[in-house]
Amino acid sequence: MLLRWGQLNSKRTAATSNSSRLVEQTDPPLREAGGWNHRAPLRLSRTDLPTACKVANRRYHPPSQVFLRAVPIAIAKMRLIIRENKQQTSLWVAEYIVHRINAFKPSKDRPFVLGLPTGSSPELVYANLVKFYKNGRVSFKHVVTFNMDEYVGIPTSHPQSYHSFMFKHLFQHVDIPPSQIHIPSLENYQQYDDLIAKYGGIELFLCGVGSDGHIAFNEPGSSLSSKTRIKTLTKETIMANARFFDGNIEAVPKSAITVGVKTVIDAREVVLIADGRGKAEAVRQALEGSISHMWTVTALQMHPKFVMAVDEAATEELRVKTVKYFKEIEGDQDKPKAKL
Ligand SMILES: N[C@@H]1[C@@H](O)[C@H](O)[C@@H](COP(=O)(O)O)O[C@@H]1O
Repeated sequence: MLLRWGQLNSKRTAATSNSSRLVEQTDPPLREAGGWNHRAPLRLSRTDLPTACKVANRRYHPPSQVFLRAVPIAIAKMRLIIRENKQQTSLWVAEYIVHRINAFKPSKDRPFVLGLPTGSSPELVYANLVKFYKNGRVSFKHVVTFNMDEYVGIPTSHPQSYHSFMFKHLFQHVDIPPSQIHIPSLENYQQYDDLIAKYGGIELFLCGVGSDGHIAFNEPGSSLSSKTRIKTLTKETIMANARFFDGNIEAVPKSAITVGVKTVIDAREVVLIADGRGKAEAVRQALEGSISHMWTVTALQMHPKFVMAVDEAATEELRVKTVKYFKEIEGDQDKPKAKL
């Protein structure tokens, strides 16, 4: 059921009156409200529901409890941030994450839930986050993380496991309590999406992208409504990742556990970082291509809050018109804070 939130004549309208909201009924299943804030799924009481149904011209079926999910559509937008090189792009993304965490004012009861990738794309972002933590600009004490993927077939202690990567580049240098770190594994992957939901969903999902347009390990052909599961890797991905295994294709695991495309889209914000000529076609597909499961990154076009941060080289396949348009939009916001 889709409703304009503003159409609902309810006290809650005042609480969310800053923007009109698209309200989607998600009943069944009935879900726990614990930890949700006003930007997350919203619970309507039984007394609200008949009005909601009337406005939506839908028949009212009294349930025991109904939850409505509110998405702020008035602020829906896609951003393309272009910086000269990888260093500057990574700095922008790290600044943005720090800004988002601090603006959220996370606490023990209301942590900031952050989705994280591995790969060469986010390495410098993590280096900057560590620097900002050491300078006292950000704390990860009330941040809960969910990594997007992990290889199957190598132990977590393997130097190329995503587990090792995350500790080496971020976790061991910051104040995040180990209990707040989540990395998919054979043991937890079937409950992974439920666990994310228990924390109220992911506030910001940072992503990289493969040169064939895959996000996490959602290889071409993956369902755009997929959730966390085991995937067989494509030859291209195995070859691309052989560089982390001394160029030995045989040493690269052939499958991985990955969050689904839907797991990523369900985050309240997605920030994608890409650099270099090798990502230019994926960036083009993400921005100018049609939504297709053959380029899973294109699913992000449907996201109400999607930011792509790329370097100049990664824009090489985009139309001049597209680059100009986004540069103009971002150029309007000259103040450093507004740029965030
Ligand atoms: N599963 C990872 C992705 O999460 C990552 O985005 C992609 C690109 O990696 P890189 O940033 O090293 O180019 O590679 C792997 O397949």
